[in-house]
Amino acid sequence: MAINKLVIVGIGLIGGSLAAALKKAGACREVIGVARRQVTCDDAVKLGVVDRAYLSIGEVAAELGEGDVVFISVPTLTVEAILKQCQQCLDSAVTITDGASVKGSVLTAAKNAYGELPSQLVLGHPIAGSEKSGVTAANPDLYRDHRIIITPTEETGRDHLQRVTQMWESVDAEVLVMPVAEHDDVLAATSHLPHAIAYSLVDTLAHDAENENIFRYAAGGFRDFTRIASSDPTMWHDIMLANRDSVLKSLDLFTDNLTRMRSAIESGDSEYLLGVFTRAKAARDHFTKMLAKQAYTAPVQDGKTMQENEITYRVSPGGQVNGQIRVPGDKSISHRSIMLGSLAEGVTEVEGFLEGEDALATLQAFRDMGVVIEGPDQGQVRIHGVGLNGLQAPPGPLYVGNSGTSMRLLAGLLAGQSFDTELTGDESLSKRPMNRVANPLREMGAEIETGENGRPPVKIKGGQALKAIDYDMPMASAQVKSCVLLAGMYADGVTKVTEPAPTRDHTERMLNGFGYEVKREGAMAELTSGGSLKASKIEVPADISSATFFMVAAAIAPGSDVTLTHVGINPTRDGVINILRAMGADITLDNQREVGGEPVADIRIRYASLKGIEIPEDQVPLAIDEFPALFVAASCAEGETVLTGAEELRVKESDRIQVMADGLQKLGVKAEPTPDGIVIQGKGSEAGVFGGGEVESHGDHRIAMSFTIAALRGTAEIKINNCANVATSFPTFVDLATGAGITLKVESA
Ligand SMILES: O=C(O)C1=C[C@@H](OP(=O)(O)O)[C@@H](O)[C@H](O)C1
Ligand SMILES: C=C(OP(=O)(O)O)C(=O)O
Repeated sequence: MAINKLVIVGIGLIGGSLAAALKKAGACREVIGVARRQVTCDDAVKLGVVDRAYLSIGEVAAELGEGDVVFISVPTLTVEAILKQCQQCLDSAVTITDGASVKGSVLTAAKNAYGELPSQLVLGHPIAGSEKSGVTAANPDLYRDHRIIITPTEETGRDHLQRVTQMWESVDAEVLVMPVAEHDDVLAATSHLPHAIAYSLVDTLAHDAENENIFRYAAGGFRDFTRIASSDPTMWHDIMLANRDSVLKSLDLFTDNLTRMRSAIESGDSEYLLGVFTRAKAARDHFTKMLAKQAYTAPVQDGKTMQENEITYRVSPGGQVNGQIRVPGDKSISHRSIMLGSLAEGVTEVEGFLEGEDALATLQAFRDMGVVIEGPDQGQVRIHGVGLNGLQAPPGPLYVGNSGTSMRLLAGLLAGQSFDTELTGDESLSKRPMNRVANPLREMGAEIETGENGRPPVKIKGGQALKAIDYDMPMASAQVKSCVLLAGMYADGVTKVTEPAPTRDHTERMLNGFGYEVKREGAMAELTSGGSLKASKIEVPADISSATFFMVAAAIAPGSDVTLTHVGINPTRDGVINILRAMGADITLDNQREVGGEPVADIRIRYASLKGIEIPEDQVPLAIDEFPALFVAASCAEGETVLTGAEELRVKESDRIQVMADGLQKLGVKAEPTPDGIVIQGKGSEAGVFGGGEVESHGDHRIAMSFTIAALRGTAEIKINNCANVATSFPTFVDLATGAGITLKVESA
């Protein structure tokens, strides 16, 4: 039993529901009610909510002692009178707690009643109200999975705190602890302000001469928005006055915003209106997901993400893949479309945008910097560009989740802005190296601070004059190249970047497409500052990195025949085609054409037996994201496959060499990691290449998808842990894989 006797003072929805819940849970010996009116006492006993009831706490005080709890759930401004009675008649061993929506005023009330804060008092607030009120609305399940905020002070006794915590936990509520002032500010914004607005809106309309008509036709929106205006008026009267300062702060913010909206409507400022509506929709959609516990990224503390929603794949062995598949839009091009579209003059329209978490992180970052972006809606995005110097300071750190591309490319752009920024990411991104971009930017005159060992967060000081540099990249990285070129638009002079091997050139192509000239001379790309970007239309081809999983699936599973449509085959991205062909894969490219400056084709791939090869090092940067899947192909090939010159794989979302080697070994494949690659002994035509088992993806999307397709040549089920991040690059993977013939179950915890 969490408690002995529970005395509920004020048997309404909140108190009555606690009584009913504790009784149902068998967590207290007896429930005694105290109410101002005899009829409430009678009702509460009749409904079985309490065992007995009295008109004042004085009538039961004498029988209470240690282990008993008094729960005060009267309107906020009445709490002081009750506490004064408690002070007069209650033993100091009795625990007192409350359910008022404002905590600062209860603190003052307690000081007024007791002179100082008594250790027996534990202030609390169940976030579980409803527009219903009164004992008849009491509901034993009201608190299940709801949050209870407890605001202990230095004076609060440990035993009392523990007893109240246990009481709430025994009715399946989640207890959170918060300082009093923070509680009152947060609740003013999230609860008190919406109630004030709902009451005011209904009252405004109710005064209208035409109100009969208004209410007759006011269905959907009005009903949803004003439900809470049916709440208990006394309770809300008290809350507004008790939390005066915090409520006024929130109301002022809101009033300003509303006034600005009024003038925007008056002056026909569609940019402003679209800005408010698109930002609010994005925020509300995100919030809805959070409420449904679906959000896998949500910054909570220190830039770290909330524990990811655990997602596990269970893939059945065997099968083949067939059909025509259109995988989602290219991630690299989607990122760049938002960046350049935002900095262009005019409205850029994007088709085929990847609605994966990485590209959405970039989109959100630009919204945070004041860019109006409509969509995405089925791959369509409209970006109202603000020009190269039109970004505004974001309200806080820019959180880019799992996305290295967002962080590194943004770093270049942000180095050229007049305001300070900070870039943060999730747990995986927080381990990835950022000095590769910070160093050249520092050479250009940027002031940049990174976390320990050059890891995120990346803090960028605004207002620095940048100068052009001639940069010899130490590694083949399109992210570093793009970062320096983007910063170059803001630097004085001609910025040149030379790469040790060709890397994806989407930035150069798209800059040219937006009318900002990038010249290419051998391994060097250069641009001159002082140009501008003109809005453009962008059609994003399907992502060859996502298509890869189906290419490899078809290449390893006998009987397979798959056509991947509209795939980007940019020569700086086509390493996977070249490598698979060298291994003996049967690949044909049809319908080759150019779309918005990028070559695309339909890729048909049919099963053919594969042989192991030494992967040519010049192909490595051209297939950099495709190696996890290629290692699966190598395991199914006849003979040895050797990869060298691929140390970059160690600093992706996971150490892709080690993590793949671990998983492959676990499934019975000989895979030896080397410092810059891997050696895999393929099993060739053996029916079962992979034994069953459990592998870890380490939250790396490409590892998760690679082991999924491996099951096509498995002998037993493969279980893959930590797959939520597949949504970063390929949100429709499970549907497309299942549709193509892979038997896959998704479990979420
Ligand atoms: O520029 C880009 O869009 C990308 C470049 C590559 O990274 P590196 O530049 O680190 O090789 C790649 O792995 C990443 O998925 C996307
Ligand atoms: C490495 C990848 O992406 P990023 O660097 O953007 O996180 C990837 O998608 O495989």
